[in-house]
Amino acid sequence: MILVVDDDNAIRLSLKMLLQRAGYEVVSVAGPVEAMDVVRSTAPQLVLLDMNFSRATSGDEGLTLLKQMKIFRPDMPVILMTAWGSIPLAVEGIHAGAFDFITKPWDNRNVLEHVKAALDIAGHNDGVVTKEFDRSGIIGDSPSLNKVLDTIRRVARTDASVLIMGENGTGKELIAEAIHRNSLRAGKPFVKVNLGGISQSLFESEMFGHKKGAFTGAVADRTGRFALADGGTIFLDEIGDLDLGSQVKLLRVLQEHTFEVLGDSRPRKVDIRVVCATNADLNKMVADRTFREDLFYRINLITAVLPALRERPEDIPLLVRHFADEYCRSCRLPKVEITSGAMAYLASLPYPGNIRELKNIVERTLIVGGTDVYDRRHFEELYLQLPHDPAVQLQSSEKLEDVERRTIMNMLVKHNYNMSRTAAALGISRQTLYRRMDKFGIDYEV
Ligand SMILES: Nc1ncnc2c1ncn2[C@@H]1O[C@H](COP(=O)(O)OP(=O)(O)OP(=O)(O)O)[C@@H](O)[C@H]1O
Repeated sequence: MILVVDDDNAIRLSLKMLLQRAGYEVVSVAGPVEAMDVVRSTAPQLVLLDMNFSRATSGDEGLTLLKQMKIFRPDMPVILMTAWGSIPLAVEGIHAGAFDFITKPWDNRNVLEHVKAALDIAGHNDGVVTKEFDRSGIIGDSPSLNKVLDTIRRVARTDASVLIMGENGTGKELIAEAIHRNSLRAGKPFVKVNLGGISQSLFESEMFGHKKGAFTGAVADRTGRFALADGGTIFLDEIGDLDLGSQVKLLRVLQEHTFEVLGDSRPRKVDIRVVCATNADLNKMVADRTFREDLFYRINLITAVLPALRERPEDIPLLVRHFADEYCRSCRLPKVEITSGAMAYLASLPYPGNIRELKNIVERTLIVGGTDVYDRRHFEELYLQLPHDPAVQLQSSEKLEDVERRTIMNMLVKHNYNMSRTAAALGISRQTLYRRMDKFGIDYEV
């Protein structure tokens, strides 16, 4: 089947007729979204792709679409259709993996020759080598999660930039790590930068580094994040929080693969793969002009959208089991049982904080519970005591440790600092209790 992508209705129709008369099966679509749907679901033998969609005359959109197609179907030939005067764009397309290009208006015989040549050559390439994909630590088997994993499995070994979208706590960082782990850069650094935590004034020194004396307060040389990530992957979390000034600076590095350390004007080369994450609606931000369109295209060759936990309740029991087992392992406790009633209850909660919130609930309940079998009542008692403001839920690590420390203290006081009885009441071994007390700096005796 041949796929024709053009936003001009008349062109779609005449190409379709031409190709059908020549005996080919043809599907035609008007835009990038529909085109990718067809490419992902049915693997066309060939694509005829218009490069000049009316919305973005620069050709960026057509080029992006071409690159996306090549990632999903590296062996599928794509013939570009360009208007006269946009030959440089076609050349860029060839560099990005297009088979060939034809210029509009075309000569019918010429089009058919191109099509035949592309199909003949592609016929000699059979399939793609599928590599094993390491998804370790990513729990869940819902169709929506599997779709994300399928996407990143395909893109991991390329250098394509990936934008991971999703609410807080849905596992964006985990996915970014999996992309790196499964890439050819796996042995090189994975550097995470939380752009939400970097002020506009510190952006350059943080990302590019500085020389001693470059500005007041620069008391020593500092290596920037780009240099640290050289050869590997840089993960830019909360990319939607980046102000417009810093966006320009980031774009320059991504386009030119060079940057300058503050206080040293020599440009330095850098080889990085970029993975970004956001919980903001970047499409809307582009429309509102608070996020640069050119940067958006740079970071977003491939988008992976992580579903909220409430949209994949079938993953909840698997996650609960995983977090409970992980907790028991870390405390060297035997595995605990979680009843089906408890699972049903946990599957019914709203989870504004997504997987991070679920993990929190499971761990807290096990810390406080100190039993072998957990049913609905255990989780319900604890859940009802929790503050249900998602902002509070997200501060997981400190809060969890606070609860743990307080629980241990309470039990020690209650059992008069008798270690055996306190450990038994907490459902942990004496050694674990000692370790926890050391960790929290709690004295053995008072
Ligand atoms: N599919 C999963 N399987 C197991 N654990 C998961 C899964 N998804 C997320 N987690 C766990 O949930 C917590 C939150 O995940 P992560 O930090 O990746 O989310 P995030 O979307 O990057 O959050 P934020 O937007 O707040 O930065 C982590 O402890 C992570 O290990």
